[in-house]
Amino acid sequence: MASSTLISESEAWKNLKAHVGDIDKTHLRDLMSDAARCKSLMVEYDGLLLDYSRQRATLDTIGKLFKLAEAANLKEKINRMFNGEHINSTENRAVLHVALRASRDATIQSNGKNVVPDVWKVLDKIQEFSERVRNGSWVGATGKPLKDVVAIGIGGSFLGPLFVHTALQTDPEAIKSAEGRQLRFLANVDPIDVARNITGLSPETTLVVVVSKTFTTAETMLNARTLREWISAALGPSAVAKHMVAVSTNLPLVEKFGIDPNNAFAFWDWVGGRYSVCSAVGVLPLSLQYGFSVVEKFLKGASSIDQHFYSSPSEKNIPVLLGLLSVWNVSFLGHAARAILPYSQALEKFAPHIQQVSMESNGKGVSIDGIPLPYEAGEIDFGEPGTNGQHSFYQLIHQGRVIPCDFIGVVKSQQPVYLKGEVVSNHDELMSNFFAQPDALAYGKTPEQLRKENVPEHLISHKTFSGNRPSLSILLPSLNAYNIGQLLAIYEHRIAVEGFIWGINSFDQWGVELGKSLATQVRKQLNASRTKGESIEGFNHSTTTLMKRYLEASSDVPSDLPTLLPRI
Ligand SMILES: O=P(O)(O)OC[C@H]1O[C@H](O)[C@H](O)[C@@H](O)[C@@H]1O
Repeated sequence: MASSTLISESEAWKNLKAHVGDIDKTHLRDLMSDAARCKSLMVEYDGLLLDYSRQRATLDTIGKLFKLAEAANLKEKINRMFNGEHINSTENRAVLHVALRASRDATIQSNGKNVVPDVWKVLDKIQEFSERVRNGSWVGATGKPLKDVVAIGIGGSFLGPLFVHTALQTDPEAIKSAEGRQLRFLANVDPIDVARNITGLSPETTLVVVVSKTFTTAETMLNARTLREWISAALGPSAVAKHMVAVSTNLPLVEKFGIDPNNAFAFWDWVGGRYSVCSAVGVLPLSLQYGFSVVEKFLKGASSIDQHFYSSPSEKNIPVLLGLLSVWNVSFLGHAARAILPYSQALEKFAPHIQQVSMESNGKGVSIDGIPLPYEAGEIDFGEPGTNGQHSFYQLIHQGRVIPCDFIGVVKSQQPVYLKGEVVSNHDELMSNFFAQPDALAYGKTPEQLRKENVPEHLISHKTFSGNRPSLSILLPSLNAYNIGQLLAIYEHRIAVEGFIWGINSFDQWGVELGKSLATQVRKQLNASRTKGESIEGFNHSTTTLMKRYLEASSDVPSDLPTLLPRI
């Protein structure tokens, strides 16, 4: 297929469109009774099990999806990614986050150069630095060891590291290595987030890591200046060298900010922000908290999935299967949303991270060649850990709109509890729900079943569950650093597969620019109005009214920032 042709013009796409009518005649209740089908719709790899038998799909559907993958040149696109070609064409960049977790002896080329040695140079530097901080040989300005870390960053410089940190926090090995240490994340420019994050910390024992790919993000830079002020006010300006380090691709700006370039940890333009958790963006703060050896296991887990993604045939390829099923659900069955439902509290920040990876990657309206898409692409991702979500939004998923669900379960709990006299362990109780919910969605409950249970006639329609609601289940053997890396990479690649099929550029994010530039105009106006009393010009009636109200009612806000922050 020529690159400027839309995938919707392919025979494979049209065949799938026509096939929707066949699937509409089926019900998951019947599909699930076909044991051979169910057996075929399961894949295992490296301790993981994917069960996609509860998708509204037959073996014929899957075959047609593989044909779609061929029509979209999926394999070729995956190869181009791994080969370092500039597949992010609107920014003329390679997309090589897989190189961030490649083994030391691997070769991955970008612009004719093997990037793996550069990756390991930074990883070695992180290992060395984090060990010095952790063992107390790197001390703060007053000679005290730095036991607490505040990582400042937003978007891709925040969500991935927060997800991994939250997932590791209750892992026994990680707990041991984090003893006596704290890791916090300051993301929002809302000064409340500053206040929350420095409460209980002393500048004397705190290391601030400024994480920004561009080192120009307004929120991150203001937060960085705020914490620089917090450190300087307490310990003098020279303390900044000992208490602030940076992660960025823009080392000149790091230096300009006043951070010693020796204390800067680099990454590269071929790492997209939302794909950067395996670069110094995640590895530095996480190594400071848990030690490099724990974080290395996380990288190895991700690398295992990279190899699987690169070399497994489609029928056995977990990210490929997941990506194709997402395309099926979104573009053919018309399900715009996807719920990410980990039955693990440790994964509470997984859905927010995937929300950015998925929605910023695939929330596009034109093809990679700039042609408006005549079909739906992108997914609305949301989610909460089970069972909490069950007591919140599952009502809509069971009886309201159809939302394909990802159920993610863990065999061995990080924190097992089994009380004497209880029927099951606490983890079994949690997992009972993980096993039950997909069937409740698939099978539903018919009026006939309800009548047999003597449900009064006026309640029959209210208590009926239509069923036929798709889900898939991913079972992880445990939730250690390695498994967390696996899970991350599965979703990263799944999202890339979706974009490759839809024929979009999943690696740019022009849609975030307009709001940023409008905020610049507002910032200028706020400054002019506050400092020179200038009237509001150039905004519409709505914005002018709102800004006027805001300026008038907040004219007495004190400007002496440090006194507003909580006293330590
Ligand atoms: O890492 P930074 O350059 O500070 O960027 C932080 C974030 O801001 C941008 O607006 C992008 O939408 C994100 O993809 C990015 O992760």
